[in-house]
Amino acid sequence: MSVGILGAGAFGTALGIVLARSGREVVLWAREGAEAMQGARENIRRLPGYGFPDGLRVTDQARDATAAETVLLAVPMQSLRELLEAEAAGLRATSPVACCKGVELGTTLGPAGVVTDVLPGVTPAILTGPSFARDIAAGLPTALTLACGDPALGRSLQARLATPTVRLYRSEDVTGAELGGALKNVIAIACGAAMGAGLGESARAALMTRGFAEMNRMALALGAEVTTLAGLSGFGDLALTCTSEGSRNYRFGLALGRGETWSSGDTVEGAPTARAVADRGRALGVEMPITSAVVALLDGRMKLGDAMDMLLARPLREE
Ligand SMILES: NC(=O)C1=CN([C@@H]2O[C@H](COP(=O)(O)OP(=O)(O)OC[C@H]3O[C@@H](n4cnc5c(N)ncnc54)[C@H](O)[C@@H]3O)[C@@H](O)[C@H]2O)C=CC1
Ligand SMILES: O=C(CO)COP(=O)(O)O
Repeated sequence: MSVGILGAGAFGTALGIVLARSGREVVLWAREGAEAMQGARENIRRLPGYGFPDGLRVTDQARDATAAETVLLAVPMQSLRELLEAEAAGLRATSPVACCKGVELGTTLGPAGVVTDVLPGVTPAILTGPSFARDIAAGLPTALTLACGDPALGRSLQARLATPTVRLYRSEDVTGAELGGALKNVIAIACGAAMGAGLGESARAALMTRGFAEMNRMALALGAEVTTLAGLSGFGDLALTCTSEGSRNYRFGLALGRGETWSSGDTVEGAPTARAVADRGRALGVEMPITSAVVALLDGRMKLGDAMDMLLARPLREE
């Protein structure tokens, strides 16, 4: 069984490691540094400390990865379209599984929407849920959602990608699964900011809960099922990302709350997604006060204390 992974960041590399360890033949395509990574048998820049099993080969040829039986797309959300356009020829005959968590700026599409926009006729799937790359690579237990609109394909992908340590639950609600993964990153920034500013754990719990309500409002407006948001891809990932400094989105929020400059080159999916989602919420008439506050913080239009005052001063209402 072969798996091709496009994108050799932390997550693509971790998935490659765990899949190769469980007997899959894995081809990991790295846009840059493939030769060095293959030589070192480690992704020193993005996932240091986790050696590659024998079954994992790094390549600088994307077509080696798109020729595999199962293809994963593991680039940041705002790079997905560029990747799909560049590799369209090889990807047209596949049913790619997108592993990115976010909403595209400009179009406000999620990963599945971008796949079908660039490759009409292709059936996309989504792999999402609570999992830090280093936990996956370390072989720690994780449970994720594999969402695909085609039930037979979803079942097949679930079998092809589950491993003894990565348990996959199936869903046909692609919209719900991808929105859960995208929106929780925005709430994680808000929670990090609150903690960074010293507002306390009770404030964080309030932001997580009201953030979850906001995630549900948006997802339901876009046709998602409420049960999906309550699952791994929504509540599960929200719980992980809003409470752990292992999360880049949460750490980014911490820096914002402390008034520090974020100089890391780490991917922070929640920042562009907050802007995209705020636009979409406005267009749909969906109230998203926490997302709007995150955008105002990012733009420097509001200080954290003012954002919290704004949230606390909203009209009193039923929960
Ligand atoms: N790191 C983690 O723990 C997890 C990450 N994810 C998701 O996986 C996605 C990727 O994140 P990471 O791997 O962590 O990011 P990363 O920042 O570690 O790496 C991103 C990689 O994508 C590559 N890349 C960017 N644009 C590209 C393009 N057009 N063509 C080819 N390669 C390109 C970069 O060279 C880099 O190697 C994100 O959407 C993230 O939310 C999901 C679950 C866990
Ligand atoms: O999505 C993740 C955990 O499920 C990773 O979170 P960060 O992108 O915030 O590091």
